[in-house]
Amino acid sequence: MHAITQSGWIEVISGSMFSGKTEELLRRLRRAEIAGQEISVFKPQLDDRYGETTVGSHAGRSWEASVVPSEGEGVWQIAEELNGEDVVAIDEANFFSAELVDVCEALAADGKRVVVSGTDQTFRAEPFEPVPQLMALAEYVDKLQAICTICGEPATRNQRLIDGEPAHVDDPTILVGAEESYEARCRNCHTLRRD
Ligand SMILES: Nc1ncnc2c1ncn2[C@@H]1O[C@H](COP(=O)(O)OP(=O)(O)O)[C@@H](O)[C@H]1O
Ligand SMILES: Cc1cn([C@H]2C[C@H](O)[C@@H](COP(=O)(O)O)O2)c(=O)[nH]c1=O
Ligand SMILES: [Zn+2]
Repeated sequence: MHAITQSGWIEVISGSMFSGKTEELLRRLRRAEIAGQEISVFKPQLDDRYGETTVGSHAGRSWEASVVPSEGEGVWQIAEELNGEDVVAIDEANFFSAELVDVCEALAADGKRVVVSGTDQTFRAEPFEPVPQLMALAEYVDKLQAICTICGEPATRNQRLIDGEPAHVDDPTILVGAEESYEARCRNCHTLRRD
């Protein structure tokens, strides 16, 4: 996928929830493993859906990961924990603070292949930093679509549902969850409460 060069690079896998970001990340890691490359996988402390130390997809596949702080200087733990690995994978990038951008840039400058996965929009359909910033800086970006749960068209948005009703625009940005709180929706079917 990448010409052999001295430098590393950043790959971002983004899109709505349920679009297959984690499955795609795990597919790339399996291929890197077959190629005999050393891999380190990281996830933020905030995301506790699949147990402490695994990156898991909605379809049930998983990979062992190190759990690192999601904010401030603690994010540099990703770089500090490395021991000569070729490939660094980071899942749920949307839960990290802006420091993740500097960490990914430093790793790529140090010759690493950095594979980052995270949703690019909040439930308000606004940019979910730092993912959009990483998409701008990356060498490779894949934006995946799920299937809209209402109309069956490609879904680019994250519908948050609280007790089955659309979330309010003023609700907090962070709410860890899956099917119980979120649906994949297209632009036309995505809604927000504003009353
Ligand atoms: N609305 C949907 N559209 C597409 N896939 C869905 C949907 N709801 C559940 N899935 C399941 O989710 C899987 C993708 O899971 P995952 O890789 O964890 O997605 P992401 O990391 O993007 O949230 C699909 O292969 C499918 O089995
Ligand atoms: C839209 C949105 C999502 N989240 C949370 C919900 C999940 O825990 C993750 C996304 O997981 P996935 O692997 O992409 O399925 O992010 C949030 O906290 N706030 C939001 O607005
Ligand atoms: Zn739709």
